[in-house]
Amino acid sequence: MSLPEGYTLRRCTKADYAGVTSVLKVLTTVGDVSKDQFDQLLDHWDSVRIGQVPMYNNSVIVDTNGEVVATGNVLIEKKVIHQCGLVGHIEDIAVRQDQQGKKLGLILIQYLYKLAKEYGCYKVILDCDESNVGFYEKCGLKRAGVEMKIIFDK
Ligand SMILES: CC(=O)SCCNC(=O)CCNC(=O)[C@H](O)C(C)(C)COP(=O)(O)OP(=O)(O)OC[C@H]1O[C@@H](n2cnc3c(N)ncnc32)[C@H](O)[C@@H]1OP(=O)(O)O
Repeated sequence: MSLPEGYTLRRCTKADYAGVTSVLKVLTTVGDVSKDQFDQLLDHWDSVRIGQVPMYNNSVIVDTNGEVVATGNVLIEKKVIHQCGLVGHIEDIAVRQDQQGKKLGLILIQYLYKLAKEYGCYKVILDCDESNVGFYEKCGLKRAGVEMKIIFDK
């Protein structure tokens, strides 16, 4: 599976502010994130490492006009179990509405798997809505466990 001609897949940069904050709106509420806040977040993502491994790996697919059309992250966690093993958490996957159905989501997920493998993760996990189970099964994932949550009042 390859990207459409002229599209690229790379690590997110500060220049992706408008695109990333816009594309994520297909997923959930983004809020009024300023350019300064985004830049500080990128500095944080770029600085946190487990040895040589970047903990945050927010990635983007960019179209022929340089516009962000998809975004997603694999967050690397170092655990005690599995001999202090690394686990990848896939988070915040979003494909721009008019670009859905072109396999961009699948290509992005496969790229995040590749990163996680290269960084030495023994597995990758994620939480999703029931409506997305079919998509993640197409990406090779299998149902495991139950997602639970508690939301705290501000
Ligand atoms: C961990 C998380 O972040 S969960 C949140 C996921 N994100 C969202 O829900 C945001 C809104 N949705 C989206 O951004 C997109 O629709 C995504 C990410 C779910 C899918 O991305 P797309 O680029 O549209 O999917 P893509 O074209 O790669 O589809 C790959 C395969 O999955 C199938 N598929 C896509 N979405 C779904 C779905 N919701 N249910 C079942 N199958 C699906 C496609 O038909 C395709 O199957 P095929 O290979 O047999 O043709």
